[in-house]
Amino acid sequence: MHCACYNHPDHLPTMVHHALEHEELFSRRCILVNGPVIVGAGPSGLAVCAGLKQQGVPFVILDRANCIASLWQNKTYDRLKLHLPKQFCQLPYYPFPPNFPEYPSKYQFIKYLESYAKKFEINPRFNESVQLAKYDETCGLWRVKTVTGDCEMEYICRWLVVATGENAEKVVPEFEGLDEFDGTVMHACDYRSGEVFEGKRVLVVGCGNSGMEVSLDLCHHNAFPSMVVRSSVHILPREIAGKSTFELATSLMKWLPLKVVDKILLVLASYTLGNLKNYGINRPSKGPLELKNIKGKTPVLDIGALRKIKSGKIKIVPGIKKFSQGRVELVNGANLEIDSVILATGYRSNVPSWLKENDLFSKEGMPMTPFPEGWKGKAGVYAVGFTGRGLLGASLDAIRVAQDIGKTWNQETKHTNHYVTVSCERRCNK
Ligand SMILES: Cc1cc2nc3c(=O)[nH]c(=O)nc-3n(C[C@H](O)[C@H](O)[C@H](O)COP(=O)(O)OP(=O)(O)OC[C@H]3O[C@@H](n4cnc5c(N)ncnc54)[C@H](O)[C@@H]3O)c2cc1C
Ligand SMILES: NC(=O)C1=CN([C@@H]2O[C@H](COP(=O)(O)OP(=O)(O)OC[C@H]3O[C@@H](n4cnc5c(N)ncnc54)[C@H](OP(=O)(O)O)[C@@H]3O)[C@@H](O)[C@H]2O)C=CC1
Ligand SMILES: O=C(O)C(=O)Cc1c[nH]c2ccccc12
Repeated sequence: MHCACYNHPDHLPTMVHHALEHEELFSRRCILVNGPVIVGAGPSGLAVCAGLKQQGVPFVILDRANCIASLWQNKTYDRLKLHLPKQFCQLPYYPFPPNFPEYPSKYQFIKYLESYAKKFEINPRFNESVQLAKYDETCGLWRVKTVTGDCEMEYICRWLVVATGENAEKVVPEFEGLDEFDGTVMHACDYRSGEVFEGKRVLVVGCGNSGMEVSLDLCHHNAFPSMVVRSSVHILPREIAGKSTFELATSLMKWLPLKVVDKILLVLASYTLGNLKNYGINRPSKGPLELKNIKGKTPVLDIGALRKIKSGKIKIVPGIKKFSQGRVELVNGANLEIDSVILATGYRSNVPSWLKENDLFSKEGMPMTPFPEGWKGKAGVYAVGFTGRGLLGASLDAIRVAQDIGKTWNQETKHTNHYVTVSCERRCNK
C-alpha cells in the first residue's frame, strides 16, 4: 500500500515508524502530517488555518463537502443575511471589505470566506469525511480515518483540531403519522425560497431563527404559513433605537451581571414589541442570555416575522399530536389542512460519531467545560466553534488554538532546522 508523508520531519520519533509498520494501518492510504489536522473547512476551520499560516505551521484541512463553508453554501435559504452586525462576524486577521453593509447577505459572506481562503492560501482536501479519530497512546499521535470516494485514508498527526460545528447534522424529530402525510416534507436546511410554495398552506415546525425566517419568506411568496410554537421563545428586536441589540447586550455585559442585562433587554423588548402573549407566544422563565448560556437556545432576533404574526399572515399554532393525509392534528385538538411541512427543528454536533475517547467533548458533542475554557483538551486535541456564540466565539477560539499550536511547533523547530518541509512519498512494507 501507499504511504505519503506530508512534510515529514527528519526527527519524528522512531515510535512513529514502528506504528507505521503495523497491521491494519496499511489497508488504507496513510499520510503522516507534520502539524495539525483540522476537521471542517467552515469559518472556524479557516480561521485556525489563517492563524497557523501566519506562524509558518503546516497543516492539513479536511471537509466532507465539496467546498468551503458548506453550511452557508449548501444548507441555507436564499434570503439569509447575517444576524449580528458585521463587526461581530468577521474572521481574525482579515476584515470585511469596507463597502459591506451592516448585515451582509449570505452571498457576501461566502465571497468573503472564499477570499479569506485564497489570501491565506488555504486549500482544503474536499469530499473527505472523517469517520474516526483516535489518540494512539503507543506513539503519542492522533489517527484520523477518512473516506473519500471509494478510498479510505488515514492521517497521523500530533494535533487534532475539531471544527465541524454546532450545526453539523439536522435534527429531524419523529412524528406520528408523518409517513402517511402526502405533501412535501423538508428540513429548513433544504429550504431555499418560498417560490415553490406560492398559494400553499405550509406548517413550519419550530420557532427559532430558522422557523421565523422561513415563515417570513413564505409570506413574501404568498404562501400561508402556520408556525408551531410548542413551548416558549424569546423574541428580541434586531435593533433598539437604531442600535444593534446584540451590541447593546455585549456593552452592558461589561458592566452588569448577566441577569441584570437580561432584565434590561426584556423591558426594552416588551416596550418595542409589545406583549406577545396575545399572539400565542410565551417567553421562557429564564432570560434570553441566560438561556443561551445554559441551554444553547438562541433568542430570535426579529427581522420582520413578528409584524406578519401580528397581522395574522403567520399563524401561531401549538405542538403537534399527529399527522395524517393532508392534515395535522395539534395538541389542543385542532385540525389543520396543510400542503407541506418544513421542519425548522434545529441542528446538532456530530463529534460523538467520530471522535473517540477524549476528555474535551460531552456525549452531546459539545465541550464539557463552558466558554471561554472549552477549546483545549489533553493530548493535542482542540475544539473551535463550539461556544454557542456564533462567529465571534469561533474567532476567539481560533486565535487561541492557532497560538497554542504555533507556540509548541515553533519552540520545537528552534532547536533544529530539520523541521523544514520534506514531502516524501514512499512504499510501505505491507
Ligand atoms: C442558518 C444559520 C445562520 C447563521 N447565522 C449566523 C450569524 O449571522 N452570525 C453568527 O455569528 N452565527 C451564525 N450562525 C451560526 C453558525 O454556526 C456560524 O455562523 C458558523 O457557520 C460556524 O462555523 P463553523 O466552521 O464552526 O461550522 P460550519 O460552518 O458548520 O462548518 C463545519 C464544516 O465541517 C464539515 N464537517 C462536518 N462534519 C465533518 C466530518 N465528519 N468530516 C469532515 N468534515 C466535516 C462541514 O461540511 C462544514 O463545512 C448561523 C447558523 C445557521 C444554521
Ligand atoms: N440570520 C441568521 O443569523 C440565522 C441564524 N440561525 C441560527 O442557526 C442556529 C439554529 O437555529 P434553528 O434552526 O432555528 O434551530 P433552534 O435549535 O434554534 O430551534 C429549533 C426549534 O424547533 C423546535 N422543535 C424541535 N423539536 C420540535 C418538535 N418535536 N415539535 C415542535 N417543535 C420542535 C424547538 O422548540 P423548543 O424550543 O420547544 O425545543 C425550536 O423552536 C441558531 O443558532 C440560530 O440563531 C438560524 C437562522 C437564521
Ligand atoms: O448563533 C447564532 O445563530 C447567531 O445568530 C449569533 C449569536 C450568538 N450569540 C447570540 C446571542 C443572541 C443572538 C444571536 C447570537
